[in-house]
Amino acid sequence: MQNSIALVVATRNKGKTSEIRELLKDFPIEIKNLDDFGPIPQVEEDGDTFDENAYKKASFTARILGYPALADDSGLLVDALDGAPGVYSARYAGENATDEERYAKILQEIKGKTNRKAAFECVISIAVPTGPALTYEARCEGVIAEQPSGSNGFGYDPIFYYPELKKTFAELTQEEKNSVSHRGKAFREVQEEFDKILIWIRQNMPVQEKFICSED
Ligand SMILES: O=c1[nH]c(=O)c2ncn([C@@H]3O[C@H](COP(=O)(O)OP(=O)(O)OP(=O)(O)O)[C@@H](O)[C@H]3O)c2[nH]1
Ligand SMILES: [Mg+2]
Repeated sequence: MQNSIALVVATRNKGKTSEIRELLKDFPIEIKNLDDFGPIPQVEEDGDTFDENAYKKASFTARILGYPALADDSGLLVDALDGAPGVYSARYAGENATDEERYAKILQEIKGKTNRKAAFECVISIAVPTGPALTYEARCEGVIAEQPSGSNGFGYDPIFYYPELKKTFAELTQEEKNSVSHRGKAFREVQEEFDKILIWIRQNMPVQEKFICSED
């Protein structure tokens, strides 16, 4: 039997975790969540870009846990709000606000505007404990709906209308969303390069024993 690599998915967002697990399900790796470990400090996401924050989350987690780690930093960019909420998407209506409060704020702010174009962006960083990382990014364009609709997904999905499927992201199944979303597109690139990524991880990991699990 071949040995497989363990990879920690460094996110505390349950909606993302579920999508990422689905997107990685056919990969020959053992996926670990942050919950598989004891409490670890939270990274401050104070970067100005998705790239910076994705790298911070992945490299911090890899360094603390000693495993290769994958992080996703993503967000919604609304044209009429000059690209807001962008990197502040998770805390746009305050640290403890609910998803409903966040998207209600957007709907309120763009009330009456004719340009309702928006996009989701996603940057994936795969890092090893010594610091180097690989980056993948993608974008998905849509428009902000007049009112929320649908109960699937997470975050701003109920107000993100995807014209090609004539539905909001929250009206799509997880499989449908992954087939067109920013996250799905970025993971498709990961998938295409997967053999190279595995070689890169093996070459860059300092202690081989810790992250290689034997399959039986
Ligand atoms: O409707 C949505 N559908 C999506 O597909 C999506 N992807 C990202 N987002 C929003 O952007 C924030 C990311 O911020 P973020 O990357 O810092 O993640 P997070 O703080 O939620 O978790 P973590 O991964 O940092 O632990 C999230 O909280 C959401 O508000 C999405 N909203
Ligand atoms: Mg975050």
